[in-house]
Amino acid sequence: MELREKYQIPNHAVITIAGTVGVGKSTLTRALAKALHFRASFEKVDTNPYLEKFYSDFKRWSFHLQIYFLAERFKEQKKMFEYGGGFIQDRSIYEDTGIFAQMHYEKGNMSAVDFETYTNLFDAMVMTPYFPHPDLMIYLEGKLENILERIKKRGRSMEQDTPVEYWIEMQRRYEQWIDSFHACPVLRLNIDEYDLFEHEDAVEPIVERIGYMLAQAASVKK
Ligand SMILES: Nc1ncnc2c1ncn2[C@@H]1O[C@H](COP(=O)(O)OP(=O)(O)O)[C@@H](O)[C@H]1O
Ligand SMILES: Nc1ncnc2c1ncn2[C@H]1C[C@H](O)[C@@H](COP(=O)(O)O)O1
Repeated sequence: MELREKYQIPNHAVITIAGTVGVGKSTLTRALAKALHFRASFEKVDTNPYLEKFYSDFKRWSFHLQIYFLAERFKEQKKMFEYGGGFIQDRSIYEDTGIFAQMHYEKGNMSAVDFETYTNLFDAMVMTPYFPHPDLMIYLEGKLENILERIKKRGRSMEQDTPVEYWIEMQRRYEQWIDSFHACPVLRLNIDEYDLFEHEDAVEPIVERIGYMLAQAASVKK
């Protein structure tokens, strides 16, 4: 029997995957999309015209990059709901503002005026009753040393050249942010508890937990 049927995952579900850089979002997105026969919505890193520039000069490019990411993610969001769901999304729109924009503003890389402009735009686009939230967020967490190892292994040069303090601070912010995130139900997964590389069937217990959480969320809504 197909995993989607076995664990009664609605075929219109939209599941977003959150977590710090390198934690394993894209890998899990691929595995879940394959297991559930869902479409995948990925962050496009290679074609992003600001990302490398941003890593070499945060102050100069923070605002541009945030506006770019906001537009890209909003388009993806729209696409997912136009298709009628059935998507796994690699990183949520909420992390752009709750983690990245906030962090770069507080570190002085974005001016107060630019941050306000960005926040106003985000609120006008996202925090409206018309904006459909995902059915579930999977939040990936793990030990810093494992995450740093993964960033290193992936080898994007702009990330290798970034001081380790940046990743430490980001992880700390993620831990605080997720505790107060309530826009949709959250399934927390520790990356030490599954290994999709060594065991392809490691995806099944994750699908089972997704099914359980979606059913719970549906019964609360009734
Ligand atoms: N379970 C795992 N075990 C070992 N390495 C992993 C695992 N999951 C992901 N990786 C590796 O870690 C790196 C970052 O993973 P990725 O999925 O790209 O993270 P993210 O999308 O969160 O930035 C990649 O090189 C990937 O192959
Ligand atoms: N909103 C963002 N601001 C700054 N940097 C961002 C934002 N969203 C993603 N990024 C960066 C972080 C990574 O270098 C790449 C891709 O993220 P990943 O977690 O590896 O999928 O983009």
